[in-house]
Amino acid sequence: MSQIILSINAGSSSVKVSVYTFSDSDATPKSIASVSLSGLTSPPTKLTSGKDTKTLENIATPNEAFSAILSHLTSDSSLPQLKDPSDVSFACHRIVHGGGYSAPTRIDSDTYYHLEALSDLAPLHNAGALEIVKAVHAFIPKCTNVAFFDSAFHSTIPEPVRTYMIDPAKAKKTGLRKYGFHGLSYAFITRAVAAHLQKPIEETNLIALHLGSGASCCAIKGGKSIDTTMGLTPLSGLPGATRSGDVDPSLIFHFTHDASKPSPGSSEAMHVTQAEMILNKESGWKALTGTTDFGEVSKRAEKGDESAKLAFEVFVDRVMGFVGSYYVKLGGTVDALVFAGGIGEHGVHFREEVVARVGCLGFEIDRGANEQLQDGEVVDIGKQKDGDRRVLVCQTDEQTEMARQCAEDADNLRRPA
Ligand SMILES: Nc1ncnc2c1ncn2[C@@H]1O[C@H](COP(=O)(O)OP(=O)(O)O)[C@@H](O)[C@H]1O
Ligand SMILES: CC(=O)OP(=O)(O)O
Ligand SMILES: [Mg+2]
Repeated sequence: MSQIILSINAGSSSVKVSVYTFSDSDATPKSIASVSLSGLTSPPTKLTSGKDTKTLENIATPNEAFSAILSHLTSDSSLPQLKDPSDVSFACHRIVHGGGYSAPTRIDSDTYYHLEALSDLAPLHNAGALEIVKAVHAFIPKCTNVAFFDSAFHSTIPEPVRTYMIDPAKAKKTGLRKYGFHGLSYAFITRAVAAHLQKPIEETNLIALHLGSGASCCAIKGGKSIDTTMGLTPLSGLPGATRSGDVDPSLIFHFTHDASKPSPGSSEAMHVTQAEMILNKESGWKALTGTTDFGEVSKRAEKGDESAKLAFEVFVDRVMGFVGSYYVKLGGTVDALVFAGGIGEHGVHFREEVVARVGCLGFEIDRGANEQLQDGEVVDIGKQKDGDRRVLVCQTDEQTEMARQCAEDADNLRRPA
């Protein structure tokens, strides 16, 4: 019998929901609809479904966003498989911080409280997703909720790489170590690129870049993460739209003397300090240029705007540094450098600049292929079309990755622990 999966990706300012069907005889999920709701933090909110976009009033919380998306989906006459919320069998939730969890986990009341406790480590990233778990429980009480963790893919990072040089007793008690994120995207990239290269996943070595409003780099050896740039939270490593990325940890105390005080946006349920707010929400290329849109930064930089040129160059510099570092960590055996995420998939000039800077490692761009991307999940944009040191663009998709993992393990996930 055909079953329905809702894959839910709750970001800080948007909620994306994709709908899939799968059956016992065919466990490969088929995408049948995709809806996103953006502008949660800067109204008006817009609901986009296929090529249509409409403006919605009075939507400010993830709960309201999910309710609007669900009523849009159930009233869509071109979607007869989903007429009523009770048609949904599984709701997959992207949870950014999964602490020690290394696999998808059915959410029952015990796991829910555990996830809430984890949110203390990443309040800016987990709180929205948890609100949606509650909303699904209220609107679709019979469906199975499954948590997919962005940190799970990185559970293979070796101890010396994930350890911070701080008091080990304190680190262990409080869970202070590198976790890493964007793991659903890296799992998708690893599988799709290995298939493109026609190599077994276990023999595939990659330097993968997930560059969106949050950006990270991952060293993948034999299909497994051996290092990534984000750490205890998604703040470290590369800068992002509003995130500083790596800075000297003492910088914040020079920036503000109130670093440890609660930020004005803090609430009973979400404790966020001024330091976290400044480095996560008021930094990045937004701080340098005033825009969160890297496409805009890139355009302005090409026209000679000084602050945009600087932001563009800072980002290229940081990416180049990690590519070099991960090339060494992979012992120079690298099948491909992979670009993904909004900037990786659309930033033509950015890709060209990065590849030029790491040219000494043997990567070389094919300008025509880079400017006119061919259709496909994974495409070559390097001069090298076989062998190693290829340069690829991968259209990554976190919702599809959750649906794939869910369908593959549906029987186990359905069963209460
Ligand atoms: N043509 C472009 N050149 C460079 N960056 C782009 C381009 N188009 C979109 N982007 C950037 O992609 C980013 C969003 O990436 P995405 O992975 O979709 O975001 P999120 O991290 O919110 O999921 C934005 O910063 C956007 O500006
Ligand atoms: C983990 C993370 O930074 O996610 P996003 O890029 O979606 O903000
Ligand atoms: Mg993203």
